[in-house]
Amino acid sequence: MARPPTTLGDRCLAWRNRLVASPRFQRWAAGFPLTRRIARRNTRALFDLCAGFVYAQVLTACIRLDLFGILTEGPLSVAALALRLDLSPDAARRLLRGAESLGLVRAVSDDRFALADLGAALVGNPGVAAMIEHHALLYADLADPVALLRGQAPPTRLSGYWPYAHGGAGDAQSVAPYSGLMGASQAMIAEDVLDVCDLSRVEHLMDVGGGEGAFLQACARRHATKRLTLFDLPAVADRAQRRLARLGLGERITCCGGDFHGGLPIGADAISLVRIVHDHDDAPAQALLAAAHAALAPGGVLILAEPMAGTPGAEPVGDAYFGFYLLAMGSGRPRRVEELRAMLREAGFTAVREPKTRRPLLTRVLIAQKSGADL
Ligand SMILES: CC(C)=CCC/C(C)=C/CC/C(C)=C/C=C/C(C)=C/C=C/C=C(C)/C=C/C=C(C)/C=C/C=C(C)/C=C/CC(C)(C)O
Ligand SMILES: C[S@@+](CC[C@H](N)C(=O)[O-])C[C@H]1O[C@@H](n2cnc3c(N)ncnc32)[C@H](O)[C@@H]1O
Repeated sequence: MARPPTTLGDRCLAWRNRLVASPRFQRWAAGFPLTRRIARRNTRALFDLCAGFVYAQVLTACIRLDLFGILTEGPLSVAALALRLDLSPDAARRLLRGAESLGLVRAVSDDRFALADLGAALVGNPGVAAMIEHHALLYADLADPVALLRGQAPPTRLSGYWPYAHGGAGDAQSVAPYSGLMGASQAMIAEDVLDVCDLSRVEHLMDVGGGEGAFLQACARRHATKRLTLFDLPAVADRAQRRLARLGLGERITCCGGDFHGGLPIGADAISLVRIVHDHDDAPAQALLAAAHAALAPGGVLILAEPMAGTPGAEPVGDAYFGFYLLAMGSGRPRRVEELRAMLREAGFTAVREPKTRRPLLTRVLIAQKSGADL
């Protein structure tokens, strides 16, 4: 049984919560001029929490039917859209009205629809569309969230999707889906990270867990950094090598296969870990940071970039979305900046700073320095 509240603060909080829970108070507050706005906002907020899955599925239908791609040609009538989407006119109108209510499309007349800001933003972000499709696996895994929290759920789909989450190196076939997804969604992140990292004096950058090389490709476009090395599991490094060679970057970027739990090649004066640390539980994550510290040249820098917990204005992205995503995957957790700073210090880094990224919801950046000659 719960213990009775002890402090005055606890008692006030318990009284307040009883009041807010009371249906009579809720009805009164929804009518009283001074509380009406708060009551309506809370009703809407709670409804949105209940309906999140439904909204997400309206979005999934739009993506699967390429509604936003079709509307880039300009506004279209419901009849024309119904034909293009292979839906009945009634179903097309239902989808369009749903999408309109979510800010994805807008009605330019009773019968014609155009892209709205959110739909237009999605057209320019194919990585988000890939994530929306990918969510089918996540939502299936979250069907019984309590079993998942208790560790009583059957093996999850995400644990099969990410073989390394359970110590597997993966083969060419099993790493392909996640490497493709990461490559597609890296575009949203790389430029925001590079905007806040001055690599002008870096001689050799090694991107650890570099996937198919999208981050280093963006580096190569911006900087004349002399050496670029991608380090990833052998099957992923092979994919990267072939892909980068096709893009004519085979000479610029060296791909190196290995397991970072066994240490890292030494000598780079900058190491990047982009969307890597949050994948790992505390002990292996700490060991990885120590391995990066050991591998860096004196005075070298570590760039740690990923979405972080407790980001102001984006709190649910870290703690709810990535918290439960990584739970379903079976490894790692989103961390707060202060936790990561402490881990970096523990790994031996001295100065740690956080330059502000453009869209901290998508990624934040910590830059940590290994002591030695300044870069
Ligand atoms: C003057 C005019 C024309 C207009 C004025 C109005 C105005 C200023 C409009 C602004 C329009 C605009 C610029 C909109 C931009 C919108 C953007 C950029 C939206 C971006 C959205 C990004 C989203 C939704 C990202 C979603 C990312 C997800 C779901 C990522 C999931 C990542 C996973 C699962 C990673 C897994 C890796 C692992 C395993 C955790 O390591
Ligand atoms: C979430 S992905 C991020 C990929 C890329 N940095 C990005 O942001 O698009 C994690 C990457 O770490 C790699 N990885 C996981 N465990 C690894 C290990 N033990 N050694 C080397 N790479 C590993 C994976 O193969 C994958 O490419």
